[in-house]
Amino acid sequence: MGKRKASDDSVEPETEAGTPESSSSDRVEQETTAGTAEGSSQCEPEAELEAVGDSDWLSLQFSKHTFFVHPATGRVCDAPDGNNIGEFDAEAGEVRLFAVDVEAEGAEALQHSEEGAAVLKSQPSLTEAYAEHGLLHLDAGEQGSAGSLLPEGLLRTVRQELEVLLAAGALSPLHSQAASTRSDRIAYLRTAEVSDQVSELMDALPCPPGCLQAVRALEGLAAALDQRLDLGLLRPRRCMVACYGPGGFYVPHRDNSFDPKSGTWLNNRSLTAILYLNEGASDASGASGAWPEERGGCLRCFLDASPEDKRGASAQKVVDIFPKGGQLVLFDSRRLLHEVRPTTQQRLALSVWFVSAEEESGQESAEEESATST
Ligand SMILES: O=C(O)CCC(=O)C(=O)O
Ligand SMILES: [Fe+2]
Repeated sequence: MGKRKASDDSVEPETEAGTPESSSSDRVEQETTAGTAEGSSQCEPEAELEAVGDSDWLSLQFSKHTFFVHPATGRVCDAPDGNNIGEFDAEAGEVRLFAVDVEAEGAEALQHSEEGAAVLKSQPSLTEAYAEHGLLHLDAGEQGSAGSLLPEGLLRTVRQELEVLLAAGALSPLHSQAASTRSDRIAYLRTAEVSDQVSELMDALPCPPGCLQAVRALEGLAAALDQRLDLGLLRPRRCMVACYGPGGFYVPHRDNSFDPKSGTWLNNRSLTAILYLNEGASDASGASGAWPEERGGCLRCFLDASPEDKRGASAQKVVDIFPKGGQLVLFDSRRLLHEVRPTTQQRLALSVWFVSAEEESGQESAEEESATST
């Protein structure tokens, strides 16, 4: 009851047709090239299988990774007789790797920061808003808000780093959702050391220094929130940068949700933090008007929508947050239904998902279960 499922699929999106898109597969193949960090395709059949000595194990070379397959039992391990990391479907001739919740795996304690604590201290209403509605929004450049959390010039640096990644073709549309669900291009950036083999599969890119500094600032704010509300947050090993081109959108979804069928959460995400990086961010403290509303592209938040509502019709209030550079949004990954409205211009953001690894209590799980049954 309430056991979390290890899954790299992160959201509970709904397709345009209103059918929840499957994100609940226990087994996914995680592609290993930069372009497909969150892919869920199968191992290419032409990957080379080779006998390992005179044992019953075959080694499988796939991209830069080596797996060990035991055809008689269907086991796929990180070494002959090692840890199970997948299964071999002899009939289909496919190797399927077990999904890993890469944000939760190896997550560490959050680091506190004076800046994060000062921001929440100076604006207690932010903590109250999060506790009440699961949404905290720090406007860009205002006294005691995002401006005091992010050192001057940092937004410009982060945006430049992202533009370099974009120009290098490092962002890819090959996340695990369909094009009818979301149309951004993304890359994952490693924000902590990754040592074990399964994590290696997530293939996040090295995090440029400005992005890392911004992530640390978000961590400091998350830590301050955690201290006040006891959210049990951990710091994940990666962040995501995303670029929505003109026409880009992401349909209403939650970043985590309870799957009544399996009795598990889809992932370990607990708190979503997004920093917008759009042009104008570093203009004289990110003055208003840097993202005119006619551009579209807002983050639409459906406050207090009922857990089974996947469209937002039951929302008590709808809040649109325009992605002016330097805006910071933190929300409850399990609770807040949100969408990215179609944008007319390129829209850049950096996101971090803070995980919490604790098991749910039976009570909470039961409530979620009944609430999300469809
Ligand atoms: O960029 C945004 O405003 C939100 C994106 C989002 O919802 C997501 O990546 O899950
Ligand atoms: Fe989201």
